[in-house]
Amino acid sequence: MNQQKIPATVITGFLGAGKTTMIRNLLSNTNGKKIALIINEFGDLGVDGDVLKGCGAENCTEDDIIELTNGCICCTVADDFIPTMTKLLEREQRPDHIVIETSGLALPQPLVAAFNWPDIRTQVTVDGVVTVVDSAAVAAGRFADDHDAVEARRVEDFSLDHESPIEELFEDQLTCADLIVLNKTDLLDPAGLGRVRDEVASRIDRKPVMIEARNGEVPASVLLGLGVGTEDQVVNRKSHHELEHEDGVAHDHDEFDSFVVELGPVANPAAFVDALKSIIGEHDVLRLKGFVDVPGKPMRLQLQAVGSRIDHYFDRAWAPGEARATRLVVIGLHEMDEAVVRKAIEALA
Ligand SMILES: Nc1nc2c(ncn2[C@@H]2O[C@H](COP(=O)(O)OP(=O)(O)OP(=O)(O)O)[C@@H](O)[C@H]2O)c(=O)[nH]1
Repeated sequence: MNQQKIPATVITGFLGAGKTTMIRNLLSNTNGKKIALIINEFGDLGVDGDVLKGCGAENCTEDDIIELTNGCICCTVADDFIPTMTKLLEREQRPDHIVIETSGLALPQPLVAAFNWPDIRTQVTVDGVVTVVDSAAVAAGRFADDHDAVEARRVEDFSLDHESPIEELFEDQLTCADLIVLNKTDLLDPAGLGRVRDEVASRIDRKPVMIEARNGEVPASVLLGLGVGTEDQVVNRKSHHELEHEDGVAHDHDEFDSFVVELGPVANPAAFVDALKSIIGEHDVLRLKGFVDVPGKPMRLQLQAVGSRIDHYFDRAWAPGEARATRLVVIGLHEMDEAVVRKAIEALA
C-alpha cells in the first residue's frame, strides 16, 4: 500500500493570540479539503472546542474535532496525542489535512518531535508550524522582560533559573515557527505594526515568513500546504527549556494556574464586564473566557478576555435541554491568588 503522508499543520501562539479565531475562519474556506482538528487548551473548560464545533463546517464535522483535555499537549504527548493520532489514522475515511491547535501555554517542540515516532512518521508529516502573535500585546510590552519584576522574584526564589515565563514561552513558540501570523492588526497603526515586526524578528535567529492578519483571516492556500516537513528540523529549534535541561528534566506548567468559576445568572452583562475588567487588571489575570447565562435571553453570551481587553457577544441559542450556566475559566501566573480572584468574580452575580 503506497499511501501519501497526510500533512498536519500545528497552530500555536500565546494565550488569546487568535488561534481559535483563525481556525474558525479556515474551516469556512478549506477549498474542499476534509480537515481533522485536534484541539488542546489549558484549563478545564472546553471553550475552544465548543466554539469550533458550533461553526458547522461541512468539511470538518463534530466527529472530526477531537479535544485533548488531560493537560497541556506538550506534556501529554505520549499519553494523549500519540494514541489520538493513531486512532485518527485508523479511521476508514482519512482526512486530507490535520490541524492541531495547541494550548496557549504549549511548547510546540515536543509535539513536533512526536511526528518522528515510528507509527506516526510513516503516515503523517508536519506541513508547517504556524505561530499566531497578538500584535497589540507585543506593542503593549506584554512579552518584554520586566527586569525589575524578574529580579524581585529571583530574590524571593533562588531556584528560579530562567527569565519571565511568559517571555520564554513567547520566544519558544516563535522559535518553532515556519510561518508567523501577526494578528490583531486592527488594533495598531502602521508604525506600531512595524515596531512589532522588528521586535518579533529580533527574538529569533531563523527568518520565517511573517504575514499580517486581522481576525485571523488568512486564506487556506497560505496556511495549508507549506510543505516544510518540520519534524526533520525540530532539533534546530530548541526551546529555552530544552537548552536548559538537556539532561531530560520534565517540562511542566508550574508557573501558570487555571481554575473554573461557576456563577448564577448575570442580569447586567455590561456592568459584569466592567467589573471583570477591574478584577483582571488588579490581579493580572492573563486570560479569562467562557459562557454567561443572561436571564430572559434565549442566546448564550460568550465572553473572551485577553488581559483587560474583553469581547462579549451572544454566540448561539441555549440548546433544548442544555443547562443554562455561567462558567468562566481563569488563567494566570502561579502567583495569582485563586481564592481572592474567585471570590471577587463570584460576588458579581
Ligand atoms: N481586535 C481583534 N481581536 C481579535 C483578533 N483576532 C482574535 N481576536 C479576539 O481575541 C480574543 C481571543 O481570540 P482566540 O481566537 O480565542 O484566541 P486563542 O489564541 O485561541 O486563545 P487561547 O486558546 O485561550 O490561547 C477573542 O475575543 C477574539 O475575538 C483580531 O485580529 N483583532
